Amino acid sequence: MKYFIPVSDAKTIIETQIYRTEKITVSLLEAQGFYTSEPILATLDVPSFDNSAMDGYGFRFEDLADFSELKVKHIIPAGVSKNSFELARGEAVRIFTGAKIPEGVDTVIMQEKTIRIEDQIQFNCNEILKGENIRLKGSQTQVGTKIIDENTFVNHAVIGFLAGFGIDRIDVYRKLKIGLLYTGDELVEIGKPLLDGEIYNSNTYTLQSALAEINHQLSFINHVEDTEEATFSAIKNGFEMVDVLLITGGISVGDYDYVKPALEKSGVSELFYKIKQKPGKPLYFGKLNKKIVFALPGNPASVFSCYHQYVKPFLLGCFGRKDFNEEQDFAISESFAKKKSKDQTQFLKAFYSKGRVQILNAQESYKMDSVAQTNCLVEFPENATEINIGEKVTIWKV
Ligand SMILES: Nc1nc2c(c(=O)[nH]1)N[C@H]1C(S)=C(S)[C@@H](COP(=O)(O)OP(=O)(O)OC[C@H]3O[C@@H](n4cnc5c(N)ncnc54)[C@H](O)[C@@H]3O)O[C@H]1N2
Ligand code: MOO
Repeated sequence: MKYFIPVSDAKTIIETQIYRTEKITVSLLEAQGFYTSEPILATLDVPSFDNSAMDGYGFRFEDLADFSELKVKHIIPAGVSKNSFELARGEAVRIFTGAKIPEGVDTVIMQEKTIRIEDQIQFNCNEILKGENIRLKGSQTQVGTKIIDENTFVNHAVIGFLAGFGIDRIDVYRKLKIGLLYTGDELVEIGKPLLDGEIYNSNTYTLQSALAEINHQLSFINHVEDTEEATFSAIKNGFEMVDVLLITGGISVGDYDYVKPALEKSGVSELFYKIKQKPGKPLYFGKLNKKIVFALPGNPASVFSCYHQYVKPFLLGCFGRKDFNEEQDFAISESFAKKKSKDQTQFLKAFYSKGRVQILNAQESYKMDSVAQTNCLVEFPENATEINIGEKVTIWKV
C-alpha cells in the first residue's frame, strides 16, 4: 500500500497495471476507433493492373518517331478488359481514367493536349514523355507487403485505404469496458432547477466527452447516494460490468466520503492513495482481480487533471500506446511567476502556442474557467520552487 507518493511513483504503479485486451475480429467499418492487433498484409497489388491516369489517348511511344498523327481505332472505358486486339503501328486507343492499358500501349496523352480531326489525333510530341499518365500495377503497393502495423489507430483514412484492397474484416484489440460512478448528494442534473446548496453535476460530462475523444464509451454512468451502503453496492455492482471503474468524489476524509471504505469492503487492493500533487491530491488507484479502479477527487479541475495524467495514459496504454502528448522545452511567456513549496508537483492549466506557453489564472481545483481555456497542463516539478518567464517546462497537451 502506497500513501501520499510522488507523481512519478504513481505513474510507474499505473504503468505496471497496463494490460492488453483480447484480440477480436470486426468488420472494417466497426473497426473505427479501435487499434489493430496484427500487422495487415496487402492481399492485392494496387493498382492491380496498369491503368490510365487521364481521359485521353493511349499509343506506342516509339510510333511518334514515324507518324505525325495517330489513327484512333479502339475505345476502352474503365472496368472493361479489352485486350483482344493488336495495336497496329500508327494507331491509338481512346482511353479513360482508370481503364486498363491494353497490350502495345505504353503512353497516354490527356485529351486537352490533342487535336482530334475525325478519327485522327495530332499533338506536340515534345510535350509527352514515354510512360506518361500510366499508373503501373503495384506502384502503390505490392501484394504481400505490410500495409498497416500492429497498434495502428483505425480512422477513416485507414478504413478507406484497407477498403481499396477489398479487406472487409480486421483484427483489433477489444475496447475496455468502463463504468462511471459519481457521488455527491449536492449534485443536480442539467435541465433541472438548482435549489440552494446544490450544484450541477459536471464531472460526468467532462469524463464522458474526454473518453469519446479517445474513442471510448462508458457502459454506464450512475449517481450514488452519499451513504455507506449505497456506495458499497454501487461499487460491487459496478465491478461486475466493467474492466475499469471510474468514480468521482467522496474519496477524501469528510464524514460523507464513503468511497475508500466501500472499496476496502469490496475487497479492492489499494495500489496507492494520495499523490504529492495539486490538483488531485486524494487520487485513489486500486485493483480487484484484473479490474482497475480510479477514484478521482470530486473537484472538477482535479477530475480534468487526473484524467489527463493518469486515466487516459492507462486506457491508451492498454491499446499499446505510449504517446501521451508530453512535450519538453516550452518557454514560459508573459508575466507569470509562481512560487510553491518543495515536495509537490503542480499541473497548471496553460495555453501553448509556437513553442511558448502561458500559464492561466484560476488554478484552484473548483474553477473550471481556466480548464475551458487550456490546451495543455504545465508540469511544475516536485522539487522546483519557482517557475519564471523564459524558463523551459514540460507540457502535456490536452
Ligand atoms: N480535511 C480535508 N479536506 C479536504 C482535503 C484534505 O486533504 N483534507 N482534500 C481536499 C482536496 S485537495 C480535494 S481534491 C477534495 C476531494 O474531495 P472528494 O473527492 O471527497 O470530493 P467531494 O468532497 O465529493 O467533492 C469535492 C468538490 O467537488 C464537487 N463535486 C463533486 N462531484 C462533482 C460533480 N460530479 N460535478 C461537479 N462538481 C462536483 C463537490 O460539490 C465539492 O465541491 O477534498 C478536499 N477536502
Ligand atoms: O487536490 Mo484537490 O484537487 O487540490 O482540490
